[in-house]
Amino acid sequence: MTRTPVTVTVTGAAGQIGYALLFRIASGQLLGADVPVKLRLLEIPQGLKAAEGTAMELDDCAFPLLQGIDISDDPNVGFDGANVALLVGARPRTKGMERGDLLEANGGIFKPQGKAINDHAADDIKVLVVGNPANTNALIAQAAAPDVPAERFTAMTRLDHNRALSQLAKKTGAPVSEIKKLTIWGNHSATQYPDVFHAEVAGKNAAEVVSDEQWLADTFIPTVAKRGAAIIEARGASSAASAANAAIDHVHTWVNGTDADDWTSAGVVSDGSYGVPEGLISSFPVTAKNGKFEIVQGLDINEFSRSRIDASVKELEDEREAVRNLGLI
Ligand SMILES: NC(=O)C1=CN([C@@H]2O[C@H](COP(=O)(O)OP(=O)(O)OC[C@H]3O[C@@H](n4cnc5c(N)ncnc54)[C@H](O)[C@@H]3O)[C@@H](O)[C@H]2O)C=CC1
Ligand SMILES: O=C([O-])CC(=O)C(=O)O
Repeated sequence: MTRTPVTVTVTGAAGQIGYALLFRIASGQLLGADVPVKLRLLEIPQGLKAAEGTAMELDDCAFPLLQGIDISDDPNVGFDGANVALLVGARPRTKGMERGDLLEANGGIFKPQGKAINDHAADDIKVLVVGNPANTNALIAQAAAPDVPAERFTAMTRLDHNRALSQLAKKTGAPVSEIKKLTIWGNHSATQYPDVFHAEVAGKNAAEVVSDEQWLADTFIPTVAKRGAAIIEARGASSAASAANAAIDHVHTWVNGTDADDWTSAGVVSDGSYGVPEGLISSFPVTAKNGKFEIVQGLDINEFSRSRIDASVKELEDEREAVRNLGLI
């Protein structure tokens, strides 16, 4: 193997998503079956021992592509030379915590991590934020990394996208592979808007195939938007394998591109498209080419969609205002 290894940093490596993610990265599913990887696991001190255990298991898999594992609790070490950073570790909301407290606690994680990425990551660094609230955590990290192009910071809405694909496939009876051009707009939260108006089912307009606005409003949208809570209710723990799978999909698409007849969804820095204020990290329909996401332009937004996009974007603006008032950006 002659290719230079790609360094992938995973934060929250000892958590449940980390455990579902690391083995897939090491096996080549993140970047490709011919791309050697070096893993850097970043944890807090209490998580280091468990991360070491995971590293032992990674060793025991004898993955041919895995060229080394480093473990650290220091972001300056953990992001050193990173080409890809998956920011999974975050402070979960605990009892009695207000949204402002949650944003502040996560600011204490994502601001120093953004600075460490700014100072130590490789020039081609690509960042995916998974830890919630993902969009605003990504904004905090991005603001702390002025030397890194803003577009390299993204937030994960691919799980929402995949959930929407699956729900639409069930409703229409079409296989997932026949569904194209779905979009998740806005925040990775209950206000997100899964949009089928430009989607296609086996080449036909999805909204026309479904032809049931009530199902869209009362079943499809809430099922997708509240799926995370439904998984927690059923499993007693939040989505882990499906979240790891979506993180793999997001980065794989970013690096390897989208198909010519399709797009995907990702939280990316707004350039003002579709009335989303510039600088917010909001989910959009995106294509990927040559290692860059681009927002799909020129879609007609009907009234049904407009009010839902605006509501989710308003929530993102409120979050931005809150972290600005806390001095986090
Ligand atoms: N964007 C999305 O679609 C989804 C996001 N999530 C979010 O992903 C995050 C992780 O979820 P799980 O793995 O299930 O949680 P978990 O609690 O099992 O693991 C989190 C890990 O992060 C570590 N950690 C905390 N602070 C850290 C820091 N400053 N640096 C490095 N590591 C740190 C913890 O020690 C822990 O091992 C949560 O915020 C969750 O809400 C989960 C599912 C989907
Ligand atoms: O709600 C959570 O904590 C997990 C999450 O983001 C999801 O499953 O979409």
